[in-house]
Amino acid sequence: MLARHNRNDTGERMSDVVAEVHDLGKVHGGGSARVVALDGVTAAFRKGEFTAVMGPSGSGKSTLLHCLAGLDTPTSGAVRVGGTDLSTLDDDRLTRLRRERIGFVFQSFNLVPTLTAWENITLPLTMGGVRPDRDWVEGIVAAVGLSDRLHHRPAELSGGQQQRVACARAMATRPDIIVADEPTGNLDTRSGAAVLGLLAGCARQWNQAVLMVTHDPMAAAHTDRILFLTDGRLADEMPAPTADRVLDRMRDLDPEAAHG
Ligand SMILES: Nc1ncnc2c1ncn2[C@@H]1O[C@H](COP(=O)(O)OP(=O)(O)OP(=O)(O)O)[C@@H](O)[C@H]1O
Repeated sequence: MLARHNRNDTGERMSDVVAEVHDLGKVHGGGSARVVALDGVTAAFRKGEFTAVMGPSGSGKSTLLHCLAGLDTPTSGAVRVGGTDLSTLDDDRLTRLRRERIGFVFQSFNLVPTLTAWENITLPLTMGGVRPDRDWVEGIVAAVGLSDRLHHRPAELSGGQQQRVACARAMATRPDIIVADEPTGNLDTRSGAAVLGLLAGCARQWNQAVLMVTHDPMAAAHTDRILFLTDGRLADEMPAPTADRVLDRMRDLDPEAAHG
């Protein structure tokens, strides 16, 4: 475990850090197909903080999120979640850590089509052999506004409702960190705003760390800070973002896209 009240080089309180990457590198492929996706990224993610990761296409955003969440293996550097270095875990322990400590929300919802909304939400618990804490799960269901949809299967739900089921599933185990890869990418503005409100609530009400990859300056404006990646490196960090400032920064980082 990270020591309570220990302070790192910059003096911040390490006790609030729930996940961190240190000098992270990731190379995909080899020979002429070799791609450096991440090149020395260091960042910490704290309780109660909603962080966006932005940057041009191919800058390494999804790779960062996947390495942090133990879905991909770094080539160099370290990933720690709850103080545990992921490289020290065998497959079983890594699977358990992912299930218990990390919640996932993907652009394409990734719900099990044959299960009802309730069964999808409680799946991380039932797979871990844990009986759902009914009060907690019902509280989540009420927060995401799905109480009257619990017996529906994903095909009987709108995209926005499916993503809210996915958010509730991500929250079911009370994870330390929720990672979301373009969670509003397939949603209309209204449904997207509802999902962003839920993710912000995870940070502000439930004190979880939330990390979201997005291309959308409006979505990023819901967060507490933005990490900007270019060419696999951390190019900038913006606290308390607004959509206008994000747009300006993105134009600076990716002038081609701005003119394209
Ligand atoms: N499995 C893989 N095999 C080979 N190259 C990969 C693989 N995954 C990602 N890459 C490459 O690594 C680089 C970073 O990809 P990544 O998906 O992390 O970027 P991104 O910033 O999330 O992009 P986008 O905004 O387009 O989703 C890209 O050049 C990509 O083509």
